[in-house]
Amino acid sequence: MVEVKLSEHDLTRIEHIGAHSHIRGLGLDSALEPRAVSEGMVGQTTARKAAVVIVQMVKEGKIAGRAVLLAGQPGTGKTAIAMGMAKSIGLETPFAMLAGSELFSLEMSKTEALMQAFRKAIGVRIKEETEVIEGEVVEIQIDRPAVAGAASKTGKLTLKTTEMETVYDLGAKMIEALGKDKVQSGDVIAIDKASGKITKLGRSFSRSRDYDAMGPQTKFVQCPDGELQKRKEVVHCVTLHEIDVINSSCVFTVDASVEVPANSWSGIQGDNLSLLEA
Ligand SMILES: Nc1ncnc2c1ncn2[C@@H]1O[C@H](COP(=O)(O)OP(=O)(O)OP(=O)(O)O)[C@@H](O)[C@H]1O
Repeated sequence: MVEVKLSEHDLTRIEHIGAHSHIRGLGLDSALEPRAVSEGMVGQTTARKAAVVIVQMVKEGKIAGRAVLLAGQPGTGKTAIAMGMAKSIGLETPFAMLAGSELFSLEMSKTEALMQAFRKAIGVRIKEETEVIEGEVVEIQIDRPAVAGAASKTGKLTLKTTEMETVYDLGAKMIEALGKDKVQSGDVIAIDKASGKITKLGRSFSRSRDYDAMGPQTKFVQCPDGELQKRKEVVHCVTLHEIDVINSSCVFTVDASVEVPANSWSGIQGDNLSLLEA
């Protein structure tokens, strides 16, 4: 039997899929006029036209701290339009849904539930400078354990840029992460040195003729140049609620040996922090 554990983060995602998964925006043309059918939206042109006025005000920072009330009969598309607005502001815009009935059935005070919903709907961008290893995968070699069933696997990962090529030793966790992300030779990847997180940047242009057919999502990128290791600015988008969850499930200790750039995550926390699992 396979046991699947879902974190709170996964559950939020599942909430987003479902009744409104077809909504990808407000379905407007370049002159901000609503198209009859676009981005999952059908009809409701007057309401969508009104919604885009709010979206423009949000983008110009003219409606900060205010709220908009959409009124209408049940099932007429208020939530759909709100989601369309969130998507057209930016794909990373957090969107939180809360039904009135849910509020009464929750095992927490209504004030807390409302506060949580608001904090789920407020996102912050955290800029962080991290050390990454970025290159095109030349080869992934995984050693078979000598004894059948032995748990720990080892292997080697060869990465290259246009100027250099290096072989890295792989531990069991990295092998698992590479397998999970289906990383294969020809992929251009970035590995965060601190967390070991792998990001697939795309497939190298030099390997564009490997297959006759590609999926529509296949993105081609140039093989990186220069050093394999570089400092990069990465931007994480998290909601205030996610920060609350991290703060409540972890113990932070001050560690003088950890050097963290001023504009990093710890900038928000105010100190140089290292994270210990509770
Ligand atoms: N203009 C539209 N185009 C495409 N789908 C829509 C549109 N309007 C509503 N829908 C879909 O119809 C369903 C019902 O709409 P929605 O839940 O947004 O209504 P609502 O007004 O928020 O309802 P309630 O008042 O009960 O919360 C959803 O699946 C929504 O995605």
